[in-house]
Amino acid sequence: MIRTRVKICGLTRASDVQAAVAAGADAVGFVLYPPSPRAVTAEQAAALCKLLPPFVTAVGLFVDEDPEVVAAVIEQVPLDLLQFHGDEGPRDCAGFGRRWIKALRMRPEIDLHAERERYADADGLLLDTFQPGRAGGTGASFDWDRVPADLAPKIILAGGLDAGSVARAIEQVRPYGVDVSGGVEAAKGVKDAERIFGFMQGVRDGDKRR
Ligand SMILES: O=C(O)c1ccccc1NCC(=O)[C@H](O)[C@H](O)COP(=O)(O)O
Repeated sequence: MIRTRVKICGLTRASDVQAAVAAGADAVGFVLYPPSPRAVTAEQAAALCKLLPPFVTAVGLFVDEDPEVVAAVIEQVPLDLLQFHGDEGPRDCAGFGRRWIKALRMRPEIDLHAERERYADADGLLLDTFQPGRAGGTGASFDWDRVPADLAPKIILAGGLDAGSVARAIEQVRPYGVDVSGGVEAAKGVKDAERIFGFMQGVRDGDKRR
């Protein structure tokens, strides 16, 4: 049976990292974008990374950040993967010698096949909801019918997922992975362990149907 991989994003607390690991998340995301209510500093992210066992991927998330800042964070935080969530071009993303994924916000006019070609060197493409003026973490979903079936194996599906919707999303899209932030929270940046475990159960239910 194919297992959909899971990233829990926007973690700010040690107890939430421990809950995500205990629930079986494959990756945890740290938002290094100060305007976000889920933002952590490099120091905080470094401390949270220390809680991760060897097979859980630490993802650092940036939005149109100054390359010198990204480089400084990489020096301080043992990130396994970089997630670029702004308008970064492929050369901006590849310039750090680390594995990286590109978030694509699902603008009405987006051409996903063209974007796949543009970001051909990405280790994954994360499809997220587009809301004008919002970089991400909207808590809203987009029309999953917009995800071309031939792209799905490289796609991490994000945007408004929660325990009640993730199984249906997996069954419909059959993505490589899913990503969630708001749908497992009690408040912005404060995850709820029960919702995390419920989300992971929803993923397992979806995998039975994909
Ligand atoms: O989570 C944020 O606050 C955020 C802010 C700015 C850029 C990106 C952000 N999050 C990136 C993620 O990968 C989220 O998990 C993704 O946008 C989905 O969020 P949600 O719809 O709340 O599940």
